[in-house]
Amino acid sequence: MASNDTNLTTRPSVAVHAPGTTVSGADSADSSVMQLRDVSVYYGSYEAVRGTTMPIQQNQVTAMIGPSGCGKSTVLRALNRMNDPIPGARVSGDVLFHGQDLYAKDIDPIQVRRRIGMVFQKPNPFPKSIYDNVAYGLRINGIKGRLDDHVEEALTKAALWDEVKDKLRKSALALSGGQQQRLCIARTIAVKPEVILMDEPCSALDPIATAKIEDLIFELTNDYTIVIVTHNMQQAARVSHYTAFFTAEVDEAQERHGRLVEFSQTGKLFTNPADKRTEDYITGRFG
Ligand SMILES: Nc1ncnc2c1ncn2[C@@H]1O[C@H](COP(=O)(O)OP(=O)(O)OP(=O)(O)O)[C@@H](O)[C@H]1O
Repeated sequence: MASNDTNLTTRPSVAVHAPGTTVSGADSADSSVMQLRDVSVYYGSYEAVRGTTMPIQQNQVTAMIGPSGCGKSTVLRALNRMNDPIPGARVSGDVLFHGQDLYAKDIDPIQVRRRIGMVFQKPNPFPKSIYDNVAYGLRINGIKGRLDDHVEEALTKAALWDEVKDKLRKSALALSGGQQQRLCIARTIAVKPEVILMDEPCSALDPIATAKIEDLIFELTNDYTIVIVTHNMQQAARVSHYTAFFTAEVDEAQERHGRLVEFSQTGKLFTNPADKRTEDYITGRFG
């Protein structure tokens, strides 16, 4: 794998001010860490998502909502090149991170995924100790300094330290589902990403564990930018600052394509949506 010399390996210390987005309802005072510009994602010849343009604002939570199959996960995975290993998967348009095209030839996808981490639907800890789960990414990324301190810091930020500090050498698989998900968040945080992508992180959890993760998501925005896919509109309303509503349009050939309908501040999208399709969806008339 070719390494790269881009600023993907250094964490900028200041907010990047990008030009305003063309998406209706977005803020004019834009402070985005990422920008999608006319992004389409294909699986072979099938265009799963068409022409998505939206910003991802720094230190904010952006939720992606919409009916099943509208392309939320596809867009989420395009943000850190997680679709790359899928045969035939292809992205057109620009996915910009601090203004840099993540799909440019000289960009190392491994570095992209380090700076833009991912937490999955089902907690997926390694069959290793709690400590080794968190230390894993640090070791393979050659992160220097005291490993113990980094592990403690990541577990603290993931609101898990107090529950596990006396059993760090025990198997991660012995933790509850909610604890496992917070461990996966700690594992992601440990390598110091800037953006954390979450694909329905609470869908396998009970309401109490879900509430803990939602509180944590809010806390994490002190240090990170978060993009979350959720089926749960209440969850999007509770945890996010911005919401993107996607739907699936059917074309003349009866093929479905995901489309971004509306991107806006969450409060506005849920109380005063600009598009009738958004209104129908959030009021339960569709989807
Ligand atoms: N690996 C793949 N190969 C081919 N088509 C795919 C692949 N992954 C997703 N798709 C298709 O792309 C479209 C968008 O799927 P995606 O999973 O992104 O939607 P979603 O909105 O996240 O759905 P859900 O809410 O059900 O998870 C769907 O038509 C799906 O069948």
